[in-house]
Amino acid sequence: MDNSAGDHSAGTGVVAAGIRRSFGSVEAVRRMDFTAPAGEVTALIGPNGSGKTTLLLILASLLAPDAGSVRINGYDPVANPLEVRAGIGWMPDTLGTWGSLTAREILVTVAGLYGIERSVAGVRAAGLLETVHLTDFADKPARVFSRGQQQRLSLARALIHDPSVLLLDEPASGLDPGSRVDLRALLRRLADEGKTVVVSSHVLSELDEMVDGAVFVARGETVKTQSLADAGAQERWYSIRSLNTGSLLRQVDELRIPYRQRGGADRPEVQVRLAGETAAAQLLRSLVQADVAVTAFAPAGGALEETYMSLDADRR
Ligand SMILES: Nc1ncnc2c1ncn2[C@@H]1O[C@H](COP(=O)(O)OP(=O)(O)OP(=O)(O)O)[C@@H](O)[C@H]1O
Repeated sequence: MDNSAGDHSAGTGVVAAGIRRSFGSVEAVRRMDFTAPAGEVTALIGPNGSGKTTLLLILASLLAPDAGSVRINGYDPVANPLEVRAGIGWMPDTLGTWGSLTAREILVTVAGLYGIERSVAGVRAAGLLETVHLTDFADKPARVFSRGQQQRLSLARALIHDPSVLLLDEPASGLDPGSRVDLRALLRRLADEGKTVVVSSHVLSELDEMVDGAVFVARGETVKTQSLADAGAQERWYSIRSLNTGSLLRQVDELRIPYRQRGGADRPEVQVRLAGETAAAQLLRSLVQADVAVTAFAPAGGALEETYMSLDADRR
């Protein structure tokens, strides 16, 4: 098979294997494998300096790997950078832009670089400014934009040529809560339309509600790949509150379920370690049957956070 021949319409997503990249003596990416299927939102998660931005730059064809193979909708970014760039929307963690141009001018100019006709570009720019709630700022120069407004303009810029693959580096950073909710909904919609969405972030609780799968990296290596369906089934802490903590503790003890106590005297909380959602449902049923007055029962943290912390614990 000729791997250099790709097809944007097929939308086969992103596949990277055995990626390595050093900067002098710094091995930014030592061994990373990464897959993001079309029609899904895939998170790239890892601590500061773990190599996320370096990997995203490689996927975006902006940096060549020292070793390994990358396919974006079937195209190799090193051999076919033009085809790859035509199909990719790239949102860097900070927007480098022309401060004296207005938001609308920036979008129309970038559209021109992608060969989009001016009249079409104007319509697309207006639509995207509306999508990211910047219509009121459309004709203001980018240099007066706040960090969050810049992020939203950067997102609109990444979408101007209707790419089939979106690579977003920390897109929620600097966004206010309302804009974060909008971003989540937008990325979900784009994935549902069949696009491949890759998002790196530190805000794990937000990713939980948005992503279909996650790739965890640390020290330049892929350490785990997880689908959100797996995440729900994993062993994790659940937090329980009751009108009578004493009877809750007696019941948990009787069932021989490992637990720990959290919260202060005024808001006591019992956390139990459970094998997954089925075990959680069973425990809740037995507590109610035993007349324990349960007022709250939920996972103690997000599924991705749980995985992240367990990987972090393994490292120590
Ligand atoms: N151009 C460069 N020259 C030298 N070292 C670099 C360069 N780019 C990245 N690095 C180093 O490579 C490592 C990985 O950096 P990278 O920016 O990919 O991490 P990251 O996971 O995106 O981090 P963060 O979460 O802080 O954004 C870091 O140790 C960084 O200092």
